[in-house]
Amino acid sequence: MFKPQQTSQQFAPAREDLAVHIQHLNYFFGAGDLSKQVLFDISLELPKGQIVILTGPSGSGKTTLLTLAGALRSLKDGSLRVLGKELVGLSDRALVGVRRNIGFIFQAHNLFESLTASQNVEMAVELTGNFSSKRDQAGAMLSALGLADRVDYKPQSLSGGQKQRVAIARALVNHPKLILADEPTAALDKKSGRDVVNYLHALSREEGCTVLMVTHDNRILDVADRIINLVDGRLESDSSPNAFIQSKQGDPTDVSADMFIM
Ligand SMILES: Nc1ncnc2c1ncn2[C@@H]1O[C@H](COP(=O)(O)OP(=O)(O)OP(=O)(O)O)[C@@H](O)[C@H]1O
Repeated sequence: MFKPQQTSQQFAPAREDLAVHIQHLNYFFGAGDLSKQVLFDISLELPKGQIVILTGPSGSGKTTLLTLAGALRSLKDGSLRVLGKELVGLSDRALVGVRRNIGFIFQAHNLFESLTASQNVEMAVELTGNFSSKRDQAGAMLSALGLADRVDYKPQSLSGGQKQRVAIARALVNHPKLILADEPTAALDKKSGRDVVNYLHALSREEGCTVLMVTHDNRILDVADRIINLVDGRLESDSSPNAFIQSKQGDPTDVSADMFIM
């Protein structure tokens, strides 16, 4: 039985240029005899302003890695610095504080059904204390995502793709320095999906925002600066979109290769 332990390993010092800095990270679900390791010795540097796509087969650990970077789980083994803060060993309360600086775009959009699109986004603005400008900020973000004429609609009157875009507006309205996205375009048609990634691209270029995104959507690979491939909980490759696609096309045994032909 493997026992996760607090490590005395020395890690590289904090770096200003990195939004996320992961060193020798291991992660286990469960405890004791039922403990199952799902991430193995992950080391990864995400510089500020980069868009990084995380891909890999089902069950390879992508969502787990994303939730760890999002301070949504506590962890003990290795080093994981997010926006300058070491998450390993942090209390639950301190993890909540880190989360406030991160924009989450996850598949379950969790909108409040009794509130309009604008009010759902305004709730996020309220967390920053900007009450007087919340309606304007929400309206501007919804407009940027093509929902100017839907600001006063409730979720039940919106399509699945429109609801997803409201959730994205809520994640982005406070201009977070780090955005974590799990299949953000899965529920969107081609144009809406492209609008969303173009917007993320503009945010990263104009505001230096870092984006870590899990996706299987081959239509948006071109937006990435890097593609990281996770297999069985291990980093298998870290390459440019073109190099990644070529490596997949060159491997006739890789069933995922077809997905990545653009
Ligand atoms: N809460 C949990 N408890 C126990 N095991 C879990 C839990 N969540 C995920 N796992 C296991 O951890 C492994 C990694 O899961 P994860 O969801 O991170 O993979 P993934 O690459 O995101 O998969 P997918 O592409 O299907 O979403 C899988 O074997 C999964 O069964």
